[in-house]
Amino acid sequence: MALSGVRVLELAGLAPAPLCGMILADFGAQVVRVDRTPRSAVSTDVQGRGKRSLALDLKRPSGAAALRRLCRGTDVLIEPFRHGVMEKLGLGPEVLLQENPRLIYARLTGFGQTGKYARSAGHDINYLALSGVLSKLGRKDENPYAPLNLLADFAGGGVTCAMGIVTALYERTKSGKGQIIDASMVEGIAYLSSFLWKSQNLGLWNRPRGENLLDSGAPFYETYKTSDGKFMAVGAIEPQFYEELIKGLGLDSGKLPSQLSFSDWPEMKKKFASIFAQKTQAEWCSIFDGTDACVTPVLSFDDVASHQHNKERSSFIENDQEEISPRPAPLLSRTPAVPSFKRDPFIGEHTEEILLEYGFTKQEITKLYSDKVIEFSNPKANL
Ligand SMILES: C[C@H](CCC[C@@H](C)[C@H]1CC[C@H]2[C@@H]3[C@H](O)C[C@@H]4C[C@H](O)CC[C@]4(C)[C@H]3C[C@H](O)[C@]12C)C(=O)SCCNC(=O)CCNC(=O)[C@H](O)C(C)(C)COP(=O)(O)OP(=O)(O)OC[C@H]1O[C@@H](n2cnc3c(N)ncnc32)[C@H](O)[C@@H]1OP(=O)(O)O
Repeated sequence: MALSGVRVLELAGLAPAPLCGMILADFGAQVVRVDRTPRSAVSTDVQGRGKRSLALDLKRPSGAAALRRLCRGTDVLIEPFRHGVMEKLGLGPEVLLQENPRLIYARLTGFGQTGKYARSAGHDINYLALSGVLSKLGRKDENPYAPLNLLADFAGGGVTCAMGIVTALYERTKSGKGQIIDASMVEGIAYLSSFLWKSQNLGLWNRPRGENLLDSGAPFYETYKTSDGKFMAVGAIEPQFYEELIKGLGLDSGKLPSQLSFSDWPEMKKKFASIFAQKTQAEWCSIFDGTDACVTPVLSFDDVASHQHNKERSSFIENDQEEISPRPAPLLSRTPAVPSFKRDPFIGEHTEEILLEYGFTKQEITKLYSDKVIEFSNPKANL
């Protein structure tokens, strides 16, 4: 796999850092999740695929010293705390990079390492708000609306940080040097929205929220309810595709206002909605599948893996526990990701084997254990 041989330490965090670690593990890196001890409960990390768990108390000097030692033998550290936490533990980048100049120290936070909010708590919706992007999301006359925690946590956070890590790993092949990655989710999501900034001059966003081309203003870029309570997604932007949409709906374009007549959009939406409401989702699929009308079913999580297209590409996978989840993307032709099919690790499940691998002796491990700095988990006890 593309990242085989790359050693990663991921300090356990909430949603974004676990995704970042899972992406690296899916593409072959050896990812160790450093969990807290004493173990409060089961792990809340549902993105532990392909990782192993080491339970280590970083608040104890010998625990922090153990992490320093682990960092001397690793390529990447993913750190998900707000600014100042690692410094307080004596584990800031100056210390760790001095001990291992090849280390890539990835700091994945909401607000970044500097600036007014650097030490403030926050979550996806706050980062999205500060990036400016949240102001663009939502329907007409409604409050801005965050699409789950997909944008800041995962796109602007986990994925962007993974890109930073892979870029730094590549650069290190030339310089031999590591570096610090300051991955702010506010900036990650702002960067992802470059298209919105750059397309302002095209007049795409001149109207209030929810009245523009791609923000649910246009009748041809919308979702519509079907007679069985499901939905169809319509994305017929280009005139030739719009024409196919009109045909599939049984309308005559000669008798309709022009596609880009903004003032007619609300009425056209009502017309399309009443037509879509007359057939089931399956009936609309049989009309639109195989056309260029850009009309697709809105699939539920129950239906998505068995949809013919997704099945043909094996886009979803099932692990040993019969849990279905998306296959890693993108597909690399020679060295594709090979996701683990095993269950996620229990906290502390691999503590001993990891420490041995990183050069700790049995005696050192016993001492850390008796001092309650590390913890082991017996998988059978968790079943
Ligand atoms: C919208 C999302 C958030 C979604 C989260 C949900 C997925 C989950 C939230 C609640 C979960 C549920 C809940 O737990 C109850 C159930 C539990 C059950 O087990 C499972 C089911 C549950 C229903 C469970 C289900 C789900 O998991 C939940 C629903 C986001 O936006 S996530 C993005 C958040 N932002 C960031 O990551 C940006 C950077 N980080 C931060 O800004 C802060 O970390 C944050 C997130 C604000 C949290 O602040 P906090 O004060 O808590 O932490 P920090 O200031 O960063 O400091 C960390 C402290 O911990 C110490 N520490 C760390 N590691 C260790 C260690 N190994 N040993 C010892 N100590 C450690 C560290 O030293 C810091 O200590 P101090 O505070 O003393 O300095």
